[in-house]
Amino acid sequence: MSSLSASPESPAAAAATDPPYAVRVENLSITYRTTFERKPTLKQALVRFGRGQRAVREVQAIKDVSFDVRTGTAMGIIGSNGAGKSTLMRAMAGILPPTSGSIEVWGKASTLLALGVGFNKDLSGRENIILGGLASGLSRKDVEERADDVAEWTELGEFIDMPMRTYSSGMSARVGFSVAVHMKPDILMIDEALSTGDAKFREKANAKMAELRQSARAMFLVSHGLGSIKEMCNEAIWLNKGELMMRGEPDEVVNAYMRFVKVKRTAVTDEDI
Ligand SMILES: Nc1ncnc2c1ncn2[C@@H]1O[C@H](COP(=O)(O)OP(=O)(O)OP(=O)(O)O)[C@@H](O)[C@H]1O
Repeated sequence: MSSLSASPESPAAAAATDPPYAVRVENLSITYRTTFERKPTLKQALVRFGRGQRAVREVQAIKDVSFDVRTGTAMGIIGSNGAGKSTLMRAMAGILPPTSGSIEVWGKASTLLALGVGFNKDLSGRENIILGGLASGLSRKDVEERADDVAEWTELGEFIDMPMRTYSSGMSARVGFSVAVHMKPDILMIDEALSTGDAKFREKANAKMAELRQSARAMFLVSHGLGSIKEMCNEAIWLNKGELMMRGEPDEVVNAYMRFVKVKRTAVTDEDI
């Protein structure tokens, strides 16, 4: 188990009692702090000889969210743009530290999300596969053994040895997805993988995910494709502006979210959806 904050339970205790959990998130809040140069008015610029003013913008992306995920769960995460879905995934993958609260993860999470977080675009797909494997904690020997299979699975042909900056976003997603699913993670995290690749690749990705659901301890799927959430997941959570609105059966949660979006669309503006 890896814990991203002070945790009451030690890994040894967790192993001894073999808890049925894959992930436990408690009172999690994440705030981004971005400093930027405020654009001065002409008068201010003249007074300060053109120097801008540093300003700080805080975005509370996750607000006091708690949930636990039992072993064997395929959890869909839904919500509007900016709801906090990717932030939550990054935090569970250990890429982002909690601002407050805690996350406990039993096992190894796949830290490469489908849209290629962590890729070096100047390196080829194959080189990124090797780096991705090492970053996931595999030994050099394991990575070398698996790299060719992972590369072949992408079906990118000779593109696999070209720099990734020459790839389309769908091609990058294939590499990210292939790495994520081949590194045998205990916790599989897929962010929007299904809406990227083309129809044929999507079918292959779906089959792979169904296979991995059997072996992984848990799976998380972030998608705007509500059909995929219903099809692939046995539970879902809905985030809205960083808050956990609902958790339950995918059908129920998707329907509640769709009702909410519809009401909002007529009552307020499209920006809130
Ligand atoms: N690196 C960052 N720095 C500052 N703010 C950020 C950063 N990443 C995300 N945010 C902000 O945090 C909030 C949540 O963003 P997040 O990407 O988690 O949402 P999302 O639900 O995944 O959205 P989408 O469906 O559009 O991918 C948004 O308000 C966003 O502007």
